[in-house]
Amino acid sequence: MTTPIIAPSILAADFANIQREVEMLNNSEADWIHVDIMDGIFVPNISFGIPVTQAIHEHANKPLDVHLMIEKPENYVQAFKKAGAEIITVHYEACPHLHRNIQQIKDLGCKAGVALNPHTNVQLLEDVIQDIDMVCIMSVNPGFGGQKFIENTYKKVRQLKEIISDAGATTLIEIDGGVNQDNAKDLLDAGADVLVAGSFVFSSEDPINTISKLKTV
Ligand SMILES: O=C(CO)[C@H](O)[C@H](O)COP(=O)(O)O
Ligand SMILES: [Co+2]
Repeated sequence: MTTPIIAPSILAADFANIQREVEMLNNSEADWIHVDIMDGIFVPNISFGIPVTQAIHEHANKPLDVHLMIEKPENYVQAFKKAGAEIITVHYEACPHLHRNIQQIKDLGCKAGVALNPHTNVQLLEDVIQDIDMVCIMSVNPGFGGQKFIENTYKKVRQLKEIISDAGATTLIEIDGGVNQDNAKDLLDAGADVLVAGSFVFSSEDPINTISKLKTV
């Protein structure tokens, strides 16, 4: 087990003080900042979009890991790259032409991720696993922060780890939703590389310390 990449989700931050929240993450052991984009169509909630991502980027000294929970992501990836995204993740369920979407993201010079809803089998990524930098396994149904972790995630992580190693690929496994101190170690033992944590970090009394604890769990 190697040291995990920790990506706090800004969705759970205080939006009225976004600069202060980003500066807090700059001063923490967070590796990336996870930016959740929701369109109200692919998921039943709207978060924020390109100008807010740009504002986060202007204050951040860490890579932005942009999670697009939107339909037709191909229409927006260029704008998110321009707004500062380094990693762009699209949903398998939103992409009938997934291979093309992945190439588009990579051609822009970004790392490409694919997210899977809780009901989507990891085997569906076998034919693109060599092409992607990261798989984001959703451990809640996308659309809201603060939901309960789905236990079936561990099985998916183990299955995906095997697919990645059989392919000789270096794809990272990210876990997104309901991550906390109680499930982090088991997720890393199962093969996860990146932990996204929103409410667990931002609703804690000392977010910097909470991030450090996740980093060394
Ligand atoms: O993509 C997401 C929701 O769709 C968020 O990244 C995720 O929910 C993280 O928040 P929390 O740690 O509060 O569950
Ligand atoms: Co997310």
